[in-house]
Amino acid sequence: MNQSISSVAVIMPAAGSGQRFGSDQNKLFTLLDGKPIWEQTATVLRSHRAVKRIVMPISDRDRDYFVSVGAAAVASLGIELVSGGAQRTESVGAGLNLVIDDPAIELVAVHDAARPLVKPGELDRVFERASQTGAAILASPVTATVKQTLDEGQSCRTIDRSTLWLAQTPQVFRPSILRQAYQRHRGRPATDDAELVSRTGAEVALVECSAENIKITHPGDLAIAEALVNSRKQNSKTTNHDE
Ligand SMILES: Nc1ccn([C@@H]2O[C@H](COP(=O)(O)OP(=O)(O)OP(=O)(O)O)[C@@H](O)[C@H]2O)c(=O)n1
Ligand SMILES: C[C@](O)(CO)[C@H](O)COP(=O)(O)O
Repeated sequence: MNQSISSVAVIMPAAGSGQRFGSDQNKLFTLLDGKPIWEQTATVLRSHRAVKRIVMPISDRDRDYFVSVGAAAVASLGIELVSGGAQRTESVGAGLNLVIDDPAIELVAVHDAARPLVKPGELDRVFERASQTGAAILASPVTATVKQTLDEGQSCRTIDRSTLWLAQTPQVFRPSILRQAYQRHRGRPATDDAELVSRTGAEVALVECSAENIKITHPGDLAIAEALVNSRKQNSKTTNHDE
């Protein structure tokens, strides 16, 4: 990796409601390989030598958990807590306010707390690309045949998948670029930060990553994540699978 990148602040939004997961508490408290999902994610981030700060937006509903059950891990991982909002962009914006004036920070990365399977080598590559271009995100190519219907399934057509990518995180930006995107944001919904940056006219580079960097969204994703963790443990006995 580019050894010149030495100071990345990560905003790790964790203030979601997890409705699609269907649990009665934040899905991020669910155990994956013996640890809550949010803690698994923060552990991968903290292990990267360039990550200097981890700011975690949380909902007011979950604050009691993070200052009691989760407090030891929050402290040992050096996580800074901040109140998130009802929309993901509000949560990220709250985290951004905490790091934007830190002169030591070269890049701001936004990484879903719900993506515990990102690999160290993927962090290297997206940090490096963002340091070159100002804005870069992890993404994986669409490999399925994609149909579009405009009449509720009465008819359909195939979309050319060769131009389609699935946005993942981290999404990494020069601080000034992300600041401008959030200053200009007037509440029009956006499901990721790259979209806000694109709206300012800035270009966002795609860095291809493995489709294993899944977001825990639906209950079935947990079983997939457990299987991936187990398979990585088996493989790491013989090979370095950071890439
Ligand atoms: N208002 C919000 C919404 C989401 N997130 C975080 O952003 C990441 C991606 O969100 P996602 O998992 O897609 O959304 P949830 O709101 O958690 O789930 P759902 O859409 O199913 O309700 C998660 O780590 C989630 O906690 C957040 O910090 N604040
Ligand atoms: C940023 C993001 O991970 C892009 O995939 C985002 O959280 C996606 O949210 P979605 O509503 O599940 O697409």
